[in-house]
Amino acid sequence: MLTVRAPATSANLGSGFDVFGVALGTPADVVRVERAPETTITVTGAGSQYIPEDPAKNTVGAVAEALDAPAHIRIDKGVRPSSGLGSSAASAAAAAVALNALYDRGRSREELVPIAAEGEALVSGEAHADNVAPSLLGGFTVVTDDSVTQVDASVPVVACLPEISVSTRDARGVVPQSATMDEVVTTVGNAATLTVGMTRDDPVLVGEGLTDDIVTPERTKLIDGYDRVREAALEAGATGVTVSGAGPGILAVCHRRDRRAIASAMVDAFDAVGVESRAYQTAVSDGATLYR
Ligand SMILES: Nc1ncnc2c1ncn2[C@@H]1O[C@H](COP(=O)(O)OP(=O)(O)OP(=O)(O)O)[C@@H](O)[C@H]1O
Ligand SMILES: N[C@@H](CCO)C(=O)O
Repeated sequence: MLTVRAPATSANLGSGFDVFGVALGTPADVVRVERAPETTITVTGAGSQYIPEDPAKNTVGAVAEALDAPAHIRIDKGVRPSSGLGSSAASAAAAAVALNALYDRGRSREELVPIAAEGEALVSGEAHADNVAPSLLGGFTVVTDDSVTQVDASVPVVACLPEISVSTRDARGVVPQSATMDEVVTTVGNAATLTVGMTRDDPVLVGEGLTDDIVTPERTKLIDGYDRVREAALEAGATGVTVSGAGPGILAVCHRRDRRAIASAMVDAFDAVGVESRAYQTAVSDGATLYR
């Protein structure tokens, strides 16, 4: 039996819609695999009651199919589904690493990115790789149609997860189909600032670079209390705040010293609008880990 821990991720980071992603230190999914004639799946842990065990409907089933690697697959969910923290991607990334090792397929982590993305195609209709790439590779990743670029980073963050769910499918439905040239120029500037910030592990540049006036304003409407939580995080010292992935998770970038105060301010702000939440005080971290 092989075990893999694959981390939650935060995609988009505001200015990098469908392109940027980071691996988070916590939470994470743990996947265990054993060779078998046919794939079977069991799911336990956070939100497991909402996750299908049918291999044709679970992201790990698509990965087993793509690697031609049937197995008994046990998923222990640390990342709740429909969270904006890359729940479906964490399982897919963990399964890709585990099954690649179990069947000696010899694929590199980079080569596993499109394979794990097959799982994302199953649940959201598109094989976008901006969550699976950081979960596999760690750090900060930039995904385009034909490349994945990774840099190590360890910027401190708080990821606050409210007890509401927003499906990626629904959140993709509100994405505008066009943008003005001014909006594009501003977004390119912010994305470049964020990228430089990641290479320098500079939370101020990363925080500034999160700003996006195209997609994020539409997505925040799906998250009760978003403006209040954002203001509370900024007042507590966050250098920038945005929607995590497709939401409803909210990501605050910060200095390490401010993490605890920001986490508690975000949870209190959600509480003030009647929404329960929990905050992960973490940082941009490593990708999936294989335990033999
Ligand atoms: N192994 C899995 N783990 C989690 N969700 C899964 C898995 N397999 C299938 N699903 C389905 O995927 C959907 C959740 O995926 P979705 O992309 O909406 O959320 P997410 O991965 O938390 O968010 P995001 O991609 O925005 O970070 C749910 O419908 C869930 O049942
Ligand atoms: N880039 C994707 C991430 C969610 O899986 C989105 O925002 O729709």
